[in-house]
Amino acid sequence: MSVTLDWIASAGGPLRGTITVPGDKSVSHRAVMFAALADGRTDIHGFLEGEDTRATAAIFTQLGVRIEAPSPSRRIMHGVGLHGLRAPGAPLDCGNAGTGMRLLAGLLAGQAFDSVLVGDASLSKRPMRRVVEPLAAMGARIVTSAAGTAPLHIQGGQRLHGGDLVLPVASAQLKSALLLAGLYASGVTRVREPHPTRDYTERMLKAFGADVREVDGWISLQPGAVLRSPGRIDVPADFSSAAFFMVAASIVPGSDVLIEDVGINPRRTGLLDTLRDMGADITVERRRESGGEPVADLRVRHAALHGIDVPPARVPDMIDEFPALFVAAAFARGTTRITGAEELRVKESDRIAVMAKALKSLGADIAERGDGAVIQGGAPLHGGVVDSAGDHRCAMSMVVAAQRAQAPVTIADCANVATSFPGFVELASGAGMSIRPLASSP
Ligand SMILES: O=C(O)C1=C[C@@H](OP(=O)(O)O)[C@@H](O)[C@H](O)C1
Ligand SMILES: C=C(OP(=O)(O)O)C(=O)O
Repeated sequence: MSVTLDWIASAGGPLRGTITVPGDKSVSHRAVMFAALADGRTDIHGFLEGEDTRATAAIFTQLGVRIEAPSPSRRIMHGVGLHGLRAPGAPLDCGNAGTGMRLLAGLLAGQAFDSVLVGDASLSKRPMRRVVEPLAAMGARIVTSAAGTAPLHIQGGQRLHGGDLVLPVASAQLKSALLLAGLYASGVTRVREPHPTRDYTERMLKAFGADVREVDGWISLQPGAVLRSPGRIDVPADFSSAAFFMVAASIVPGSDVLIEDVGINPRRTGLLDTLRDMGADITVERRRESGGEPVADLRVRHAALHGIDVPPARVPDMIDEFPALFVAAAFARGTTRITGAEELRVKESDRIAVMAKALKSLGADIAERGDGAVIQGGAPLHGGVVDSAGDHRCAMSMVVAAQRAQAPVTIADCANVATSFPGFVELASGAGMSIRPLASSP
């Protein structure tokens, strides 16, 4: 079913009070996957009730795993063990989720049965050869479309083997797919990435008892692991969802907001460093550990921002935060240069093109580059109509931009915000942003 949903957002704020954003998307996908493959019962708290992660859970139901949902954001998984999944009777629908599809490609490549992974229109355009080719080097058989995209036809019953795999792009999804396939491979699976990326798969594999190590830049998984449930997984609040409030509070005068229980894994917090380099007033309070992950409360107060050159080495640590950073840069004094971020062009949309077009149409001074953009901040933004291109992060970033615009901004095609951030409109307006749904039509 295709539903269009437009929002109207306008000058709002200041942002005030204490908020909690939903659970981490990356951790929620992985919690369901590893708990399904483990022996025993896993009680997941803080699960993201987003469309992406619910699609992953629904896939494991199709694969024969019993999943209880006793209350919102809670899942009780009855693991079936590494070899206990059942052949699905129909294609497995990952929805909008690149993470779901790429990780499942690795996991399903090791099964005894065939399967087919499909996705929505956006996911069906995203590159899958990057995961299929290294999996083929491990002995997997996966057929893509002629364009190298989904549907992915995965032929089961292959004898997978480990080996040394060097990834061409810094991608936690690729690394994770290979480690998941490695659970079914003979020999040691060793993965090397061009730059470290989020390490939730490695951490979770260890929590489930697998032997994963990092030595000299190689992440290695020993063969023959048996996954055992740790009993409970606590999912931290998603830093990427907190990012919209961090930028909004930074740019709207008078703001002072506390965002609670946010996951601050260092491979995720590049935007925190970047905003601070731009002069933002963000303090990290009550640092602690929860479920093996560092979490903290983030207090964000309005501050005058200035432009910077974003270090390209920081790109993987803030890969999903660039749409929000474009907005911060548009309101910062001086020039912000983004380089080394060509991966943004193959996300749910071409995020460089979509953000540059939208902000330019509101009056911002942005020059697009192949691998980023040059943004001259400080031009006042007027109102208008912008298109999120069905990309949740672009839609929410445009809402943030509207909080400092001189007239209302209509944002088209926002339904996909539910993939990662259910309840965004209510939470954002409760914190002081001005936003409301405009129309919904089938
Ligand atoms: O592994 C993950 O959970 C993710 C990895 C990143 O993608 P890439 O691996 O393509 O960089 C990120 O953009 C995505 O939102 C989630
Ligand atoms: C890129 C994203 O997710 P995925 O790759 O899982 O679709 C995202 O959430 O910004």
